[in-house]
Amino acid sequence: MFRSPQKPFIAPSRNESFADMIWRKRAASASYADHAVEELSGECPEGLHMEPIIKTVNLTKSYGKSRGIEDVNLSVNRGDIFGFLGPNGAGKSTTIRTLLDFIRPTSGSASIFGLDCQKDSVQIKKRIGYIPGDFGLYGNMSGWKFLEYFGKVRGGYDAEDARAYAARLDIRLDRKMKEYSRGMRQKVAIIQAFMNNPDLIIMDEPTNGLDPLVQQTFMDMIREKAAEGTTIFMSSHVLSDVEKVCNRVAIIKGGRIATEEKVEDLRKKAGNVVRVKFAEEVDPAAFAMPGVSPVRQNGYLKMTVTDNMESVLGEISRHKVADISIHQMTLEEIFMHYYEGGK
Ligand SMILES: Nc1ncnc2c1ncn2[C@@H]1O[C@H](COP(=O)(O)OP(=O)(O)OP(=O)(O)O)[C@@H](O)[C@H]1O
Repeated sequence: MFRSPQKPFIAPSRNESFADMIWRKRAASASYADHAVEELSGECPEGLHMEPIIKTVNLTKSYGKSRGIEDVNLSVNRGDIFGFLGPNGAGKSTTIRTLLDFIRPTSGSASIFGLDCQKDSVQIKKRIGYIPGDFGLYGNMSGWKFLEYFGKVRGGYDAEDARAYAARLDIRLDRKMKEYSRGMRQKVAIIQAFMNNPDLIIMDEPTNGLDPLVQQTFMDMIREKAAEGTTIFMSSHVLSDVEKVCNRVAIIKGGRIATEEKVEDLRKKAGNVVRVKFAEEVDPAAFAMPGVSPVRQNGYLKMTVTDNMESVLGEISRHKVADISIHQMTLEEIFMHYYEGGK
């Protein structure tokens, strides 16, 4: 397993948040104790994971007539693997580009590491790794030259780390960027973002173009980085990616945040999906009650039920049933519920 020479790799346990694990391991590790004391300045451990790494307050970007983002409030904590989800055109890239000061907000504010994203953007960028949607430029540079170039711009990188990541992602770095396929360019972009031990990695749709095997390796790399103390912020509309690695998510829809929660809390609040096939004609309106959204689907009535389960079962029992199943909503079903406008 790949390990950064500077920081120990510590696997997270299943029931522990990454932030809590980082604190536990840092506190237990002599090599991190001084660092932790410096950071905490005498505050309690809870202070460590309450201090946001990324914070936006009513962040708004309007592109003239077209909507960008409106009143986006986000808070990403140290050690989070934060998934930023939303359908096409929801405002994910606009938020990320504003955080990185590639575009200026119309109103509101954004900070990273407590520094202002506009005024202190140079200082901030030295401490972060960034994977954009696609690297289209730098065609004649070899992969290696490209990494050297970005390493120098950021003021230092670990060449050994870069080589180790390249081996792990199975990519040769002696070819020109313009000769790489989409997926190969994405691998170089990943190495570029991970190689200088950043405090924060921001990624815009990072699994685009990666085959399933490489995606698996990449997910391992994300978990390892987070276990070393790096905060991860990734946009995606691949729900399974988020389900695999993220401990917190925000869902953006129509330029506004629909929800921001711990993944485990989202699951707890999720409710159930009831699929029932009646042996007689039943009007879905019979199930129109708070917390229940019935839709017809292939001869079945499918209901997401977040409240009034007893009444739903009571109503079902009044009819002749041919088939029925009830399961807890999967994360994918929860996301679709939000994407489609449910709360
Ligand atoms: N340069 C621009 N000029 C005008 N409108 C823009 C511009 N960039 C984005 N928008 C608009 O802002 C909104 C948010 O777009 P954005 O690219 O942030 O969405 P996204 O969530 O990243 O989408 P996708 O998943 O498709 O990449 C959309 O309505 C889009 O049309």
